[in-house]
Amino acid sequence: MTLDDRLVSSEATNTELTSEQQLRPATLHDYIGQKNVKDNLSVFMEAAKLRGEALDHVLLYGPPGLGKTTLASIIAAEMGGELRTTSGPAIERAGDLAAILTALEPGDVLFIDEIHRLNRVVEEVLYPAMEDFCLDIVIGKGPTARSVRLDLPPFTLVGATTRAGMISAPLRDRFGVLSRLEYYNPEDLAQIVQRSANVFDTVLSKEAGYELARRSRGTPRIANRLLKRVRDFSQVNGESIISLESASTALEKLHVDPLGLDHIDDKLLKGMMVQFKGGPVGLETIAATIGEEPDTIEEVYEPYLLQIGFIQRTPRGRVATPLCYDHFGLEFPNG
Ligand SMILES: Nc1ncnc2c1ncn2[C@@H]1O[C@H](COP(=O)(O)OP(=O)(O)OP(=O)(O)O)[C@@H](O)[C@H]1O
Ligand SMILES: [Mg+2]
Repeated sequence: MTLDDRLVSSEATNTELTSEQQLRPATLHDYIGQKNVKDNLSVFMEAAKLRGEALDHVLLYGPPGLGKTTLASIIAAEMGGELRTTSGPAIERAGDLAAILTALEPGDVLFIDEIHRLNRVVEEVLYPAMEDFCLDIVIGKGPTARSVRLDLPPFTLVGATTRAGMISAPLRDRFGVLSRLEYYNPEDLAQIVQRSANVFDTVLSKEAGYELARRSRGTPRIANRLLKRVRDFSQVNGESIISLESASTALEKLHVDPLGLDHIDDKLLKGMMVQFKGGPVGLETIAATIGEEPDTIEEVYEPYLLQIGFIQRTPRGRVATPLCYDHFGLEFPNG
């Protein structure tokens, strides 16, 4: 099994990139959870509207699948502008960015996904665009070259990243609003799956919704994915309502444990506990034992394991905690 077909991966699969569209809430009101981020954003948006200005630039950061792209489209809708979407790696040259910027209309939202992957040259074009809504372009070459300043319409840049630490300080400083998305609690996730079940015309019992929520690693994308698979089981069994019992049975068959851990987490954590006596183990070593890139471990697997307190980062590497030993029924070596 690769990362692509891993059921509890927080990254979107190719098919999901299209199907997620259908499940995306369109208004801030329908965007469940993330109360802090929502409360702040709604004040800033209201104030910008009262002043008749574009909303300040917004940087959204947090692990995959928590709703960054969704929030960007909600911001555009609430502000009454068009959403223009691109991504850091897609903008290769300064000219590519200039073309995108000059096509913007007043009040548009430019969404740059994976903004930490913008290259330096492109980033420098972005600075004056963000700060003063203008673009400096050089016309001609050599001694006759001259710089021309073009005015841009007032727009809002929404940047998204899973790696806030990789954004350069000058870029980060040009965002007026920095919003960190957090893992969702089970109550919020239960609401999200109920809403998705509704979209799918499926009835999900309250308890079944909670069961899905608990096993979704705090991540709406995973909750929606588990819902789809559980719905398949229940449909084949001819049920009109997805009950707790059928949800639990389906989740067991799918090898998603009560905390949302799967066989890859198992392998990773047991490797740390058994092979490496609980650590500290270096990231590279962990990566080698499960055959994944260190970056993927850091970005996709590890954040949730850190969040639930199963591993900790130390200067000498990762260590498995007593909580982790407990979960697997193993004895903590130094306890
Ligand atoms: N607050 C929310 N309420 C309801 N549904 C949500 C919420 N946040 C996310 N979702 C659902 O989860 C799915 C994934 O969200 P989204 O694509 O916005 O995540 P992302 O943070 O952009 O992920 P990535 O880092 O992989 O780009 C969406 O299809 C959406 O339906
Ligand atoms: Mg996204």
